[in-house]
Amino acid sequence: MEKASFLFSGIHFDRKKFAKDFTRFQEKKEDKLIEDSNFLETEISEPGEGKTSFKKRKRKTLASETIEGFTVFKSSKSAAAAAPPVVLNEENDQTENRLSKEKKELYRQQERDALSRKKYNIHVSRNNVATPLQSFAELSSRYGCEPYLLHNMAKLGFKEPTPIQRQAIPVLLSDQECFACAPTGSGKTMAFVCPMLMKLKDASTDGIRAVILCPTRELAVQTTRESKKLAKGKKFRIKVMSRQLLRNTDLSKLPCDILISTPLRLRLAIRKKKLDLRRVQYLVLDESDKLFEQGLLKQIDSVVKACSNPSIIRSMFSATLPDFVEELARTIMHDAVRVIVGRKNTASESVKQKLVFAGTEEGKLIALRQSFAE
Ligand SMILES: Nc1ncnc2c1ncn2[C@@H]1O[C@H](COP(=O)(O)OP(=O)(O)OP(=O)(O)O)[C@@H](O)[C@H]1O
Repeated sequence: MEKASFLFSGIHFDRKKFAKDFTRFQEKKEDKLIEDSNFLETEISEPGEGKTSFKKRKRKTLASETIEGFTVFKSSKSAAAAAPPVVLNEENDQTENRLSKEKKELYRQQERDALSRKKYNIHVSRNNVATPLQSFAELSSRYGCEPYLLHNMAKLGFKEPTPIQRQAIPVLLSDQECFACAPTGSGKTMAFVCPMLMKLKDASTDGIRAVILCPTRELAVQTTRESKKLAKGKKFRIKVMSRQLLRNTDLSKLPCDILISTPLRLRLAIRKKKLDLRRVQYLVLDESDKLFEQGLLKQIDSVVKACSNPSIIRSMFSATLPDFVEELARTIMHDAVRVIVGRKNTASESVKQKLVFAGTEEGKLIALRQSFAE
């Protein structure tokens, strides 16, 4: 099961593309081999779902996926349906002429937001989520972003925000917790580092104010590097929890604004080296699907507990959002906005998919071997 979730993590089989083959396959239902074989279902199932049948998957999707973006305003009628209940009642009770200017503007804004989300394939889990960014310039006009950050982005060649950045950045800047899911390589790092730098404003000697947890040391080093590039021109102290740092006897006065670490090292630092995380204002769990899969729950739990600031903003970012991760996320963040770009369990649009009729278990192995050889 574990292995399967690693292998298939994030891959969703494109049933539309292979619809013709699927029909042919179903026509031969009486064929015992096909009836008995579950290989097809196993191949297309998402992580953690095991051998769910097509029918079951379809029902589940209908029942559970009430993401705003999926039913985004297709007509003005559905636009009204998507508005929050309070606004709806008001609309029923009053004629449009009596609606105040602000309310009309709110409707328009919600409609613009929904269209923008539709355009970028962004899905959010509820109403009244911060307006997606149209450009990086809005970071300055809407949120007072300092020029150094925009300058650094421009230097890095970032011309416009990626879909996850369009939505996750405003959510975090509005002090809402979020768990975000977007394909690999879609700019998630910048989606959480940018609002973090904006909120921290300047370097301070108040102790650690932000923590980023990564599943591996390599990723922690890479995230540190990316963060430093974005913070250039400011005196932020951005540190990775290295073995050398861990050797220090007392970390209670570590001069650091943003600390990036794996859960294991951070837990060690908290327990043995008196690392103080009580002032942490931002906690990010990067690649949270992998963090939770690796059985690091105990370590994550102790880090979450050590970050005891009541006004902390937590967020999770990953390429896939299996149900078990979402359930765990909900135990940490009760009121978080869910932001999904594309489909929630699609790791990358660029993953090539192929449907092979194998028939028997043995045939499956042969087909697999052939695939690898190719
Ligand atoms: N707005 C942008 N425009 C152009 N390039 C960007 C933008 N934001 C980030 N990038 C670049 O895209 C690349 C991938 O970004 P990043 O590593 O953050 O993706 P990711 O979603 O975190 O991927 P992974 O799931 O592998 O961690 C990086 O080289 C980054 O510098």
